[in-house]
Amino acid sequence: MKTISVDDARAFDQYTIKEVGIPSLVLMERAALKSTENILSLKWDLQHVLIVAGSGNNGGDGLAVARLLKNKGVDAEVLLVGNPKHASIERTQQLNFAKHYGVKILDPNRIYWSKYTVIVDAIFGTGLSRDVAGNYPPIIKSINDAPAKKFSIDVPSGLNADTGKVMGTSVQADGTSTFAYAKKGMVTDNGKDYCGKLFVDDIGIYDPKTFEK
Ligand SMILES: NC(=O)C1=CN([C@@H]2O[C@H](COP(=O)(O)OP(=O)(O)OC[C@H]3O[C@@H](n4cnc5c(N)ncnc54)[C@H](O)[C@@H]3O)[C@@H](O)[C@H]2O)[C@@H](O)CC1
Ligand SMILES: [K+]
Repeated sequence: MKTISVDDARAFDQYTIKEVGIPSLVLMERAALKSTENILSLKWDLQHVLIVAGSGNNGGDGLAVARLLKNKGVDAEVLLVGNPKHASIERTQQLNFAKHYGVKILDPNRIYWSKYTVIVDAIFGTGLSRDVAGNYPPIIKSINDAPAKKFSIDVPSGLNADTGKVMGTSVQADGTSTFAYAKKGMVTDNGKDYCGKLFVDDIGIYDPKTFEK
């Protein structure tokens, strides 16, 4: 299986958006469609689904998954984490789309973690750049301690996708949807353990070298 570095993943994303001209939001929708398809394919109990969405584009993916699940009649609710002032454009757009379809945005002080049957981890993806700290470790602990099945978007939040090492703490996923290519860290023993069942999704992002004229 072809594996790439986080830097490659981010460079291929930007190449697709800036050079090729496919809008970021289009890639995000494709990422969400594939992730939703993968979650449904696992045949888990979707009675109560919680999406934990960070302030960046990984969070944007998660909000799009929440909307797609809601549109399929799944009771998907969202916990927003991270500094809303740092929210990316696409994540903000996805929040508005989700609200349009009545996706419930929860009060962070009233989360009943044990209620959920599936928790979708959309806190950090390839943007993780340092050890998880601050208010994130308790959230990740609540996710890991919850009885729900866990599904991570792109990278289990807290896993270093280059080395497969845990950056302080990480979500321990039962399934992960990663985009374009598997990241090097995901095929290490530790990485495999944290990703659970790995789906590698073609969302229209490719290594430009494969198209060198
Ligand atoms: N347009 C694109 O580039 C696409 C990006 N995609 C998604 O976007 C993700 C990358 O999004 P972003 O670059 O916004 O970053 P992330 O959404 O991975 O991270 C969010 C933000 O968290 C902050 N952060 C990093 N480490 C932290 C730490 N330890 N503690 C607290 N905050 C921390 C960073 O400022 C980062 O911007 C991918 O993993 C994928 O899920 C996909 O939607 C495909 C298209
Ligand atoms: K994630």
